[in-house]
Amino acid sequence: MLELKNVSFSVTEGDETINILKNINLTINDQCMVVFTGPNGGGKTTLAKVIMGLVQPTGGQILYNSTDITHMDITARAKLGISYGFQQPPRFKGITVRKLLTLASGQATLPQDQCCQYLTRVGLCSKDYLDREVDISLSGGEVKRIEIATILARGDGLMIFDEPEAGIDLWSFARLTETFQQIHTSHSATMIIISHQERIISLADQVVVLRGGEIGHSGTAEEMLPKILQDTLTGCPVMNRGEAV
Ligand SMILES: Nc1ncnc2c1ncn2[C@@H]1O[C@H](COP(=O)(O)OP(=O)(O)OP(=O)(O)O)[C@@H](O)[C@H]1O
Repeated sequence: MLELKNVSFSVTEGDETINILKNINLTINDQCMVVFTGPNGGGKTTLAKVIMGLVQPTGGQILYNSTDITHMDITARAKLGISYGFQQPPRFKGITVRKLLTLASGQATLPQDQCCQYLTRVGLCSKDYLDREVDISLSGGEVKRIEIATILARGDGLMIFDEPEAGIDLWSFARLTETFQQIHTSHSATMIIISHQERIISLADQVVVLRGGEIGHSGTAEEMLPKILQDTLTGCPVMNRGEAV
């Protein structure tokens, strides 16, 4: 279980303090799929980075399976089984896709058929990619899918995906949502997915709308999706204004 208690994150610019996350309280149960959504700049990526340890909160406490991880760095959190896929993944010149998947799996060698399975689950044809370097020759969508495959290879208890749909074509997106659904129904991991996609939101156990650094609304997909869709259609976003929905 992941518990966020009054988590805040502020930065100081000159004389001004900017409150990016404001007293976030959230509990995520094991094997649940939670989607963070909401308007641009609402604080979703910052919250994901705070959970992963890429950003240190300026207030509050984070517990993972009852362990206080608030001041642990990213390596310590990774050892506890938390992984994060960047919105814009880094590239690794000189490292092949096969090597990257092997490193992610934590094994000395990863059988070819297993590498292939991870790549297939993100819609990539493995024979075209296994021996390619994860460098600038790969497209943005390819790097994104390879990074998601490395998270699958890690097989962590808590997987955080930051806009997995970004830059991914419709066909691969369909394959990817199927993969999220499989992870969810097999109860093999807890997932936090930052997404604006109706298809992904509809799979969630819990949808959390972040706006202005706060949790504006939270509920099941059945409760939240009609409200989010209504909100986007009216052109007068209730979510942005933070009124009760
Ligand atoms: N280190 C920082 N210094 C100043 N402002 C920051 C910093 N980190 C984040 N912000 C600001 O905090 C706000 C929240 O950013 P964040 O990336 O978490 O939003 P988001 O909800 O993920 O947005 P998007 O949907 O566009 O990806 C933004 O206005 C961003 O510019």
